[in-house]
Amino acid sequence: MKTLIKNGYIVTKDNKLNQVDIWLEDSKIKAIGQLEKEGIDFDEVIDAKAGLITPGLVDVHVHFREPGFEYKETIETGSASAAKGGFTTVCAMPNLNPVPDTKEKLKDINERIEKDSSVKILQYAPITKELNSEELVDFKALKEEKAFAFTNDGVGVQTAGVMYQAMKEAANIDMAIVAHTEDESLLFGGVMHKGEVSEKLGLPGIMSATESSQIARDVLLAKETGVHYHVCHVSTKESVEVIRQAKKHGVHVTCEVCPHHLIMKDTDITEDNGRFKMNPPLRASDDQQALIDGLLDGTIDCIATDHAPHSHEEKNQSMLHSPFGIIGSETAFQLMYTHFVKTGRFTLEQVVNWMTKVPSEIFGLETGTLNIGSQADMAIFDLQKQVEIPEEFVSKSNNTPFIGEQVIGETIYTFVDGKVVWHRGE
Ligand SMILES: NC(=O)N[C@@H](CC(=O)O)C(=O)O
Ligand SMILES: [Zn+2]
Ligand SMILES: [Zn+2]
Repeated sequence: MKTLIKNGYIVTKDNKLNQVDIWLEDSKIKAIGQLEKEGIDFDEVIDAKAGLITPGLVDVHVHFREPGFEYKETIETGSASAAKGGFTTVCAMPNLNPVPDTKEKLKDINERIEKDSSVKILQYAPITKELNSEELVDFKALKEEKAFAFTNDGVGVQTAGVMYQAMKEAANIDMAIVAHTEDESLLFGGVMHKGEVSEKLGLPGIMSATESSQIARDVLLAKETGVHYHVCHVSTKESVEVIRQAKKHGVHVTCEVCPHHLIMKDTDITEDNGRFKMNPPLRASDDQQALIDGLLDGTIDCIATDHAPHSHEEKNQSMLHSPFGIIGSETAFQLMYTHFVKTGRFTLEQVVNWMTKVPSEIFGLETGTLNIGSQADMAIFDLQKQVEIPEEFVSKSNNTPFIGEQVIGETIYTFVDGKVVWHRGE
């Protein structure tokens, strides 16, 4: 089957927009250029409507809740939500029930993925059994069952000794340790960033050191073990500085930042409502600036959503009782485009790279670029039309503080292996 995508634009290395057509054949990209006028006989022609064609977005941090919490999300709805956002490869966290801490349990998830997913899902395995910082999993066995990397996301690894052993095991088999960094002994029941706003709302605060002190511990252990250590959802200026220094000292450390931490800060929390509650919390404006600077100077490698669906009942209550987490797959690109590209703070090329090429490179994935001969994983975005973030999502959940915001950058098409997995209704 020969498909022509005509009338699209790609962003070049020097941030220019180039009009191109793309020829897809047998799930791969066959050619990129001025193809429409060549008189080739295509089976199908798709009009990109002068939209931006990017490599399929890559998200190394999502929660799809299956098995165990299917009322929040499933592999089917989570992958459809990712497809709507332009994502073609997503890496799913293991805070599930049961936790995929054995080969059998991981195999069960991989079979569900095979059956139900519309995008490529790479499943993480946990670092410890039941995510409880005690007994390590069998790293080799889980690697054999296609674990993407090892992480206890949702909780930090609480003891240095366990983290050290885990890093040694992972380094031995050339796999990454991906860390949600949170020292629970420094949590003191906090539900939002500790500062003036938490005081005003009378809510217990989470200090920045709860996150950054564990990163400091871990980069030293990563140096000791030589492991690839990736930090999830970096949120504080101290974390950025620790990672910057670690990189200078040759530690193999990479990290991600979430759109919500780049866009919002604790002063945007106008009331005690669970929709503003996520882990790590929205921080102060100097933290936000440090995250932006960190991306620009390469300390922060990539953007990931931490798509964390929860039900309306769970989120529609005080921050004291609501679970942590907001969804992100369907809004990530348009929020980044609207807040940073339209305002001239990041170039389009930077944002696209941080959501495609860089996450692929740091984890050695063969995705994230539009190359002739590579699998046709792509997205097309409408950069002209302004839309309002709706209350209804393709995701089962709608827990995001961005509902009602006007954004630009709607997904027109998403392709996985040359097949349309999302198409905007006209
Ligand atoms: N980010 C969150 O606030 N919540 C995540 C867990 C996590 O990413 O730490 C979840 O699983 O709901
Ligand atoms: Zn986390
Ligand atoms: Zn997470």
